[in-house]
Amino acid sequence: MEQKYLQLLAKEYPTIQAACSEIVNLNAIRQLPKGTEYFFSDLHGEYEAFLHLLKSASGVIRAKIKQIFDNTLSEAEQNQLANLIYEPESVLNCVELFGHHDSMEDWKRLTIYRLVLVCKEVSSKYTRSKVRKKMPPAFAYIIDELLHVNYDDGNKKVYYNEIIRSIIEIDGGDKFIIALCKLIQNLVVDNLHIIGDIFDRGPRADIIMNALVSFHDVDVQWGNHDISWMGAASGNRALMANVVRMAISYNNFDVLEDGYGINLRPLSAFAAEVYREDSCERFLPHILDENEFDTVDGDLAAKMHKAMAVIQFKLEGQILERHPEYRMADRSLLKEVDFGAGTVKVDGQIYPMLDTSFPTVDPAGPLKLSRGEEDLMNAISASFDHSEVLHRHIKFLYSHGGMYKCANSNLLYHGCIPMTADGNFDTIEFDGQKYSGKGLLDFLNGQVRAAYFLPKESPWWQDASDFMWYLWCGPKSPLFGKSKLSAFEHYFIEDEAVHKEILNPYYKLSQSEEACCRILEEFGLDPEHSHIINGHMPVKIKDGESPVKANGRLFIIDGGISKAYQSKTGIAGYTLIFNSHHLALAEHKNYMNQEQALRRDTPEVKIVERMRSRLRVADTDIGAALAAQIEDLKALVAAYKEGEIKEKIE
Ligand SMILES: O=P(O)(O)OC[C@H]1O[C@](O)(COP(=O)(O)O)[C@@H](O)[C@@H]1O
Ligand SMILES: [Mn+2]
Repeated sequence: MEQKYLQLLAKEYPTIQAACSEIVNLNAIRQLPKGTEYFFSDLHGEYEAFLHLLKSASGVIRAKIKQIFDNTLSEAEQNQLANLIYEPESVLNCVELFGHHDSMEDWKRLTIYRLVLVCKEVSSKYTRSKVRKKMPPAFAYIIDELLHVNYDDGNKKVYYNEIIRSIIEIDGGDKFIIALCKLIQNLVVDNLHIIGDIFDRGPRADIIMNALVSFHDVDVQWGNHDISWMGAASGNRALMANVVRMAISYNNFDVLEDGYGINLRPLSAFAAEVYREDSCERFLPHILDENEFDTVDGDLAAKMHKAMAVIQFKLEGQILERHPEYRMADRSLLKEVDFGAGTVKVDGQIYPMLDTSFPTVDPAGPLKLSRGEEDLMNAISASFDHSEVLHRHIKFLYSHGGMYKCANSNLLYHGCIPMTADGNFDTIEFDGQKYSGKGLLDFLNGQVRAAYFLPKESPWWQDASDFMWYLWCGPKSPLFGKSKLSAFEHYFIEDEAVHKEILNPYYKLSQSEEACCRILEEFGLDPEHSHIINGHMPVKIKDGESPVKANGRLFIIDGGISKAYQSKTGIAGYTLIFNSHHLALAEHKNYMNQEQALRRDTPEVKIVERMRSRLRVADTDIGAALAAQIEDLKALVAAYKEGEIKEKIE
């Protein structure tokens, strides 16, 4: 086996010389400082805020500019340079329109010079070859030259001035400026981790997904909302109803129609007809964002919302009939409604209902879809099936995602590791086999993949697809972590006590360092130097809550990028930044207008842990992989020397 492997390796490194220079190269890379990782969670469709955080590296680019130019540029000039880096195309357009044309060339020359300085700073910790690979090929040679120039060397000065002059002469220099800005953006964020919940509540998750798909290095830990979309795309109709219902409830028509091409015409026709006498006032959407392309009036939206909710409750009831093993029969609430009395029984208690109009429900068989509902779901299901963009995004979530990830001594997952009140890992049983802790998450990874990739004719597909719904809202789902999802209660019952969703014991237990250490060990990480990073629970800063828990072992970074949650948290989200020096939390402020938006670039940055010495690539997962490659190459050199493998000298 080893001989075979070495033979293969010999194809890439045909001589001792070639293998040895790669060893030198890999050793050198291991000595470089570790790249900077960025962690975000709970983006919830807020594409404007997220794209800005990504382009500005959550304030890090602005901070670098300050560091380089504080003595030479005014605050306003520093802001302008930062804005140019974030939005080069639109800033250049404004400059062309409003700038003084006779001084334009000077402005561009100066700008290129400043951008090169920023680029030098942000590329300093990478190898020349890594930086070069990130450059657009057309400009790679020139940028490389400019980055490595000593501007005090008089001999070269003329040469470099000439390069810049001719760049500007050829096409005005715009393309070059744009290339430099994008390179800076790209270099500042080495990897991106998204700890779940890209979808729902905010306007355009599809735009966020497009940005992630084209990002150079990103992984996603699935959140309950992502799973719900993945399940919908896999063909689960209850989840299709769920995502459509949630989108309508936040007035997010654009993501459905313009983003994913889900045709809502059958739904609007159905709802307008079936609920024409019903004001559906419990179903008026929250309006946080206006739709650009598809504006639907509030009354009709409420009818569509209710139509979808009723279908969802029926389809969920059907899943529960198929799966007594979920032990959620009490969640089939349509079956608990007394349609004559207008009441519903929840947890053994009878409550009056706030809305008793159910024109499509047959009290004798409340879970059965009416003929119209059946036709409607056929149409919606065809839209989900046929959406090319949706499937591109979902496949990306599969290829770049998972239930959890261990990355450089951090354990990332969205919700929780299900636990029992006495502090043990809770178990879920499948086919007589019990799973808990890491084993459970590994097993679920396979189930999630089965739901999408098994053909629908497979005898296992239905169960796998139903299980996606369990992961969305089941009491032992690591993505959900709550006793129940009380959407039904919110719509129909006034008494708030029955709305309460009880958190999995994990959330209390994980406040203690001891429990976090146990979880880290379960996942094979050294508890002394590792952290857990979660999303899912909005951290209510304004009530004095902290995102740093368990003596610094656990970070919960759902700070409310989602507008719907900013009034709860009091801020507009967190970015966790892990560079070679420290782990830091950038706390973003709410911004309501353009002027305030500028302040997004100066988040409050709190260093939460300083590294004892500067971390190098050698200290990371990639460093470990490089060390293994070095060992392999050494074995190859030995095989060459001992004549086991012959060098191929041309
Ligand atoms: O506030 P909304 O959007 O109506 O949704 C409330 C529901 O969302 C949930 O919080 C789940 O969403 P999160 O994963 O974003 O917390 C449920 O627990 C809750 O019932
Ligand atoms: Mn969540």
